[in-house]
Formats: sequence, structure tokens, C-alpha cells
Amino acid sequence: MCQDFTKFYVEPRLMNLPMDLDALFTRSAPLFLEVGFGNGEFLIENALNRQGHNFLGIELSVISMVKIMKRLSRENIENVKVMMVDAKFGVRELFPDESVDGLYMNFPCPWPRERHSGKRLNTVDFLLSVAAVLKKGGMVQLYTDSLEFAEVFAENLGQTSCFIKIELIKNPPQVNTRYERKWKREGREIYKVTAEKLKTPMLRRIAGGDEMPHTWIKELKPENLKKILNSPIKKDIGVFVYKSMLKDLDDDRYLVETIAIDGDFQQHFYVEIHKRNKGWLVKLDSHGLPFRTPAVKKAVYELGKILEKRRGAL
Ligand SMILES: C[S@@+](CC[C@H](N)C(=O)[O-])C[C@H]1O[C@@H](n2cnc3c(N)ncnc32)[C@H](O)[C@@H]1O
Repeated sequence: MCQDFTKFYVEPRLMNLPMDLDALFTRSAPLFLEVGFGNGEFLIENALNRQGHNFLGIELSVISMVKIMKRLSRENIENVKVMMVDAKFGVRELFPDESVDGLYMNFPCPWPRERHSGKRLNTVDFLLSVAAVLKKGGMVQLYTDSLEFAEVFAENLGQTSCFIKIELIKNPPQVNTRYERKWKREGREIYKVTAEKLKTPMLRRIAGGDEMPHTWIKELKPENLKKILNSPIKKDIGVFVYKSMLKDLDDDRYLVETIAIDGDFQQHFYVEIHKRNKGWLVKLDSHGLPFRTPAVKKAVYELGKILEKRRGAL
């Protein structure tokens, strides 16, 4: 039987940002987020016990996404939505200020190696995003098996100057997630950090806006475009990198593999060069779906400029 998951899945890349949360849930109710819900036990148990609240789960794993949607569908759970986005970007960019009543994080990866430190979800920057989207009096709650992660989380909550009642306790009541069970089986201690939001910081957000710059390259013969694209387009000016050029099915369409970098957030996608009556259109390839950040827009725009310059040099 074909299952319809569209009821549960939110695609923020296709929405006006920040999101209209009441419209999303078709009702106004307190909203709680869980970052990295994994198997989804915690999210679902809370949603079933608190039918008057809305729950939104954020994950990066496709397997987790499919697993939870199957269960939401099977049990016809109405007050949970899920979306696939990096929480560092998603919490900051998708939610309006003071729109969330509570944020839970159960056993996030501690990323102990220094070279992975950019992925940790206990930095001052991430916690400032959490502070911005929480309502005043809203709470943040972390469970972890890593004392170091918990201590840095608590310390950085304090660094933001946006939270009060910051508490770190050892061996709290269980949340009963897969990772909690795993770490307890291995005899590890569990730590819980909680805090209450007091102040809303000012955040600079970068996503949003529907406009997508595309450019036209006129008066360029297909054989000349081929010549241009045969020499590699490698450009790295800090915000984007063109990786490699792929020719699509016919001579009318080329794809340039691109990575756009907005601070600590990277997106991988293709820019398309497509022959139309008016000339060659340079635009975002419609199969990929990056957030339209400044670096993505610049990558599209700059490719047009590069092609134009090379055309002039032919
Ligand atoms: C160690 S697992 C814990 C899963 C679950 N909460 C539990 O306690 O069993 C961490 C989860 O966080 C997700 N994750 C890691 N980094 C993330 C990020 N930046 N944004 C959203 N989810 C993330 C991973 O895909 C993974 O499912």
C-alpha cells in the first residue's frame, strides 16, 4: 500500500521563512522542538501524552525520517511534524523569534575530535539561536552521556546571558531513547542540563526571500560554450566553490557542481546552464533544493559573470 507522508513532512526550502507555525499545524498550540530525534521514541511518547501541544522534530538522517513517518502514519498521530535540516541552520533560520515553548536534545553526537568541533550543538552561536526562538520562560533540556559536552553546554548557556536557572544534574529520570538505553547498558552515567529562557538576543538571519538571481548569456554558440566549459571552472572566493562540470543528456544543458558556504553552513547543489530561444540561461538546477542563502545566490550570479567574461575572451 502506498503511504502518504506529506501530512507529517515539512519542506522548509519551499516555504516563506521564517515559517508560519500556526498555519503549519493548522492550529495554535504550544510548540516543542526535538533536535536529532533518532528513532523518534521521545517525540512520539510526548506527542501522545500531550495532545494539546504541537511537536516538531529536526533530523539529518533519512532513515530516522522514514522510520518516524511510518509510525506517525500507522498511529495516525496529528500533532507531530518532522523536517530534514541541519539544526544549526534550521533553528536559527526557520523559526520566528519567541515562537517555541521548549527545545529538547537527547544524546546529540558529542563530536569529541577537534576537527569536528564545528558540528557540536553546544556552541554559544547555536545556543543564541535557541535563545532567540524560545519564548520568554521557555525551556531548553539536554540529555547526554558526555560530562564534558554537558558542562560546555551549561557554560555556554551562561555565556549567552539569555538564560536563567541553568542546572546540570547526574542520572536524571530516564527519557527512554535508543541511545539512553545503549549508554546505560554500557554502564555510563547520564547527565541532564536544563535552563529557562530570559532574554531574546538579536540574531542576523540569512535565509528567506524567494528571488533567485539567474543570468542570461546571449550570442554564444553551443560549440563555444563547450570550449569554455572544457577548461575547468574552479573558483573559491570564500563563499562558494565550483567543483566540476557535468554535461547533461544533450548539448543544450550543462550542470556545474557547486558548494555554497554561508559561515558554518555548507550546501551542495548544481547550477544549470540551459539553452533557450533568447540565449543560455544560468540558473539553480531544479532537482536540487538548497536554501536560497546569499552564498547560493552569489554562486549562480558569479557563474554567469565568468561565462560572460570567457565568451568575451574567445
Ligand atoms: C546519537 S543520535 C541520538 C538519537 C536519539 N535522540 C536518541 O537519543 O536515541 C544523534 C542524532 O542526531 C542527529 N543529528 C546529528 N547532527 C544533527 C544536526 N546538526 N541537526 C539535526 N540532527 C542531527 C543524528 O542524525 C542522530 O540521529
